[in-house]
Amino acid sequence: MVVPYKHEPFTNYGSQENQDLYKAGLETVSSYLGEKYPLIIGGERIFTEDQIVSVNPSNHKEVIGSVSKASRELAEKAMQVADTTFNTWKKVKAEVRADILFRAAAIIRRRKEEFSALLTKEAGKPWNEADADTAEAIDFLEFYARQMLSLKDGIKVESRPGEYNRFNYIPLGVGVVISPWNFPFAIMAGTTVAAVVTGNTVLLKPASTTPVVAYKFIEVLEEAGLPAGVVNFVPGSGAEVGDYLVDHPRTRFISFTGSKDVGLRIYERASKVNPGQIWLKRVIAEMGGKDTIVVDKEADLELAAKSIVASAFGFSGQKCSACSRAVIHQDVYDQVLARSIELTNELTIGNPEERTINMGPVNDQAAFNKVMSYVAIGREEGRVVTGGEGDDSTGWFIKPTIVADVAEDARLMKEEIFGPVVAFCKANDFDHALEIANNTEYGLTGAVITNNRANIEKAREEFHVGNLYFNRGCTGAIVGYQPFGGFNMSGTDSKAGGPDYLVLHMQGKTTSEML
Ligand SMILES: NC(=O)c1ccc[n+]([C@@H]2O[C@H](COP(=O)([O-])OP(=O)(O)OC[C@H]3O[C@@H](n4cnc5c(N)ncnc54)[C@H](O)[C@@H]3O)[C@@H](O)[C@H]2O)c1
Ligand SMILES: N[C@@H](CCC=O)C(=O)O
Repeated sequence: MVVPYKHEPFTNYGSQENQDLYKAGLETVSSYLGEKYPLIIGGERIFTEDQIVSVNPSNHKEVIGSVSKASRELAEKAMQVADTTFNTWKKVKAEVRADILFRAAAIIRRRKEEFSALLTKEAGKPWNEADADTAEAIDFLEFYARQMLSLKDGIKVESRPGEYNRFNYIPLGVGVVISPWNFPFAIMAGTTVAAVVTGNTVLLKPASTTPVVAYKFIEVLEEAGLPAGVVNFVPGSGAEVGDYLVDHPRTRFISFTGSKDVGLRIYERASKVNPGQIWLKRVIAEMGGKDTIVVDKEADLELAAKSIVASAFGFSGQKCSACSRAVIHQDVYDQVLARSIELTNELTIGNPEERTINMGPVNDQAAFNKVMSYVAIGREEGRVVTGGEGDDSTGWFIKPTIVADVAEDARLMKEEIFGPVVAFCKANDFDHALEIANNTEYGLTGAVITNNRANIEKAREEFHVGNLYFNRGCTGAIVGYQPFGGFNMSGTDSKAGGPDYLVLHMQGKTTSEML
C-alpha cells in the first residue's frame, strides 16, 4: 500500500545542522568538479572528443564538468536502441515501473544536499531555490508513480448485456525529452520520468549549460533499477541533434520545455510527416511567459510589494513564472513602488554558495547580454529606479532592476526578458489592470493582490493564464497541488504535476468483447 502523496518539505536553513549538511553537499560536489562525462546509450558509456563544457555562472573559470556531445550518428544509434528497448519496456508492469520512480526518489532524498549544492554550482541557484528544485524533482517522481498506479487498469466504461467493454492506456513509443537550464533538475527529471513510467523509452537531451546534474540523475535511475536503453542520455546542440531527433520518423512524441522560439520550431517540424513515419507526432511544449502581478487599490500593500519582489527576483527572474510586470492601481502605485524599491535594495547579490546571498548570477554570457540590452531599453521606456548595473568579470551578475512608469504597450511589457528586471505600470482601475495583464501573447502565470471579493471573482474569470494566484506571488507551483502550464504562446497547457499529465504520454485503447 502506497502512502498518500505529500509534497517534499523545504529545508529550514536556519538550523545549523541543515547548514552543515549543505556545506557537506558543496564539498561532495567540489570533489568531482571538472570530471568528464560520457553519453549513455543502451547503458554503454560513450566518450566523444567534442565536449560541452559546463561552467559555474558565478565564476566562469570554474568548470563543473565536460560532457560528451552527441553527433547525428550517435543520436541515430540512441534512437535505434530506444526503439528496440520499447518492445520490452512497454511490457513491464506499471507497478514495477512505478517502483523504480519511488526508489529513485528515495535515493535523491538521501543525497538531497549534494544535488542542491550541484544546482548552486552549475545553475547559480541560492540555497532555497536549489532546495526547491531538488524537492520538486522528488515530487515529480513520487507523484507520477502514484498517478501511474491509478491509471494502470484504465478507466471504467459502460457495458451492455452480453458485451464487455474496456478502456485502457498503452504507451506511445520513443519520446524525445528536451529540457531547459532554469529547472535543470526538476523539469529534466519530471519530463523524463513521466515518459518512462507510462511505458515509453526516452532520448534525453538536457540543456547545454546544465548537463552534469542530468547525468547524475541518470546514474540515480540506473541505481534504482531502470533497465539499460529505457533512458538514453544524448546531450548535444539543439540545432544539430535536436532537429535530427525531432524530425526522426521513429520519434513518437516530443516533450519540450524552453523558449517560445524553439518550441514553435519544434511544433512546426514535428507536424511534418517524414518518409517511413506512420503516426502523427505528439508535442508537449511548455514555453515562455510574461507574467503579471496586479495590485488592486483595496489590498495589503506590504504583501503586494513582497510578492512582486520575491516573484521578480527569485532565481534572478529566470523562471517562466517570474513576475516581469507589476500592474498597479493608480491610487496605490507610488506606495507599492516605493516599498518594492526598499525591499529590492535589501537583497544581497553574489555567489550563492554563501547562505546569506538572496540572488545569484544569470545563466551565461548570452543571458547577461540579453538582460542588459533590456535594461537599456528600460532606460528609454521608463525610469530605472533601482539596479540597472551588471558585472560579468567573474560571474554573470546583474543587480535586481525595477523600471517604473512603463507604458502598457512598451516592449518591456510584452517581451520575455528572463532576468532580474521588472516593469511597473500604472492602471486607471481594476478593469484596466486586467486588460493590461491580458495584453500579451503569453498566458502562463499571474497573481492578483486584492481584498475585494468581487474583483477576485472577476479575475478568476477574465485573467487568462494557466496558473492564477490570489494574494501571493506568481511563482512556486507545487507538484500535485498547483498543476503547472500556460495558455496561448506559453505552450500546450500540459499541466506538469497535474492529474492529466501522464495521459499525454499514452494512447487510449478500447476493447469490446462479445460474451
Ligand atoms: N512553461 C514552462 O513550464 C517553462 C519552464 C521552464 C522554462 N521555460 C522557458 O524556457 C526558456 C528558458 O530555457 P532555455 O533558455 O533553456 O530555452 P531554449 O528554448 O533555449 O532551450 C530549451 C532546450 O531546447 C534545446 N534546443 C535548442 N534548439 C533546439 C532545436 N532546434 N531543436 C530541439 N531542441 C533545441 C536546448 O538545447 C535546450 O535543451 C524561457 O523562455 C522559459 O520561460 C518554460
Ligand atoms: N513551476 C515553476 C516555474 C517553472 C519555469 O520556469 C513555478 O511555478 O515557479
